[in-house]
Amino acid sequence: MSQRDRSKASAISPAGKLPLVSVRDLRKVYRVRGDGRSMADFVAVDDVSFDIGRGETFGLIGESGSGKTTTGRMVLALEAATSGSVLFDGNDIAALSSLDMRRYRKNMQIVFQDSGSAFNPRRSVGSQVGYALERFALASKKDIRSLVLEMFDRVGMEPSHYDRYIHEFSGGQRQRLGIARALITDPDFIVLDEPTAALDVSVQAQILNLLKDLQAERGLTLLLITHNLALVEHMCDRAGVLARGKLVESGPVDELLTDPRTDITRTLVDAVLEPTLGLTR
Ligand SMILES: Nc1ncnc2c1ncn2[C@@H]1O[C@H](COP(=O)(O)OP(=O)(O)OP(=O)(O)O)[C@@H](O)[C@H]1O
Repeated sequence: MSQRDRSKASAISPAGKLPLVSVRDLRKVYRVRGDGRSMADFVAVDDVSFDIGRGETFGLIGESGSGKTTTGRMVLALEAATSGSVLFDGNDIAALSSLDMRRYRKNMQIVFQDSGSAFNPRRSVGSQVGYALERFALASKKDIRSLVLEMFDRVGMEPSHYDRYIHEFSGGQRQRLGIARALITDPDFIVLDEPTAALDVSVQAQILNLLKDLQAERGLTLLLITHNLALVEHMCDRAGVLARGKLVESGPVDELLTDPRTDITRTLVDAVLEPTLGLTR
């Protein structure tokens, strides 16, 4: 089996078990300005395939510009693929009716590197965490506050924080608020795009441990996008390595760490050999 075939085979679940998320030959081509004034095609994501089983955490790792975020955005239907498909629970998301797309949007969420920037600075954080309950008609107006406060409690925020504004919080608290907002619709699937990259090391560990606990409680399926293999080691069951848009290697995290098959993965492994986050597995 060639390196590419082996990578492809280990990224895909064993036959007979329906993954929650199935990415097949996903490709994104941008028209960019090339040499001189002419336009040229730039392949940002190049025929990427992987599966994420229910309750599993799949890591997508690679250097800056390797196509991680673009892949995540296509999985969330925030960006259209040039070709290939994303199946959620067996359904091609490109073929969903607008009603089913609404259900899909309720069922999948994203937590960004800087959750604070996704909050409106002029509205209370509590009302914004609860907004999706209103948008998807999941709770009556009178119940929203108490549901948000329950979620605040779960992510380690105080009731008195409800009426405050985003600039009043630290980086770690902003990530807790971002997580609260992502979880309020009780989704099955969350994309974590560098969720701790902007935090101090000790706060990183708290946020990652919170995410792990929430995953265990709720059976969440996670796609973790990061350039940091230490995070993948702590969080993920399997992972894929992206380089210049291609999935060059994938498999169980233990195997990637102990028996990397490409120089790209080896470089990522070497970068985390020194002790990092002080995390427990
Ligand atoms: N809208 C766009 N138009 C043209 N090129 C784009 C666009 N969006 C992304 N790219 C390019 O596609 C490539 C992949 O970008 P992407 O953001 O997916 O990488 P990444 O691995 O997430 O990087 P980082 O870790 O720095 O966020 C990059 O070369 C980027 O410049």
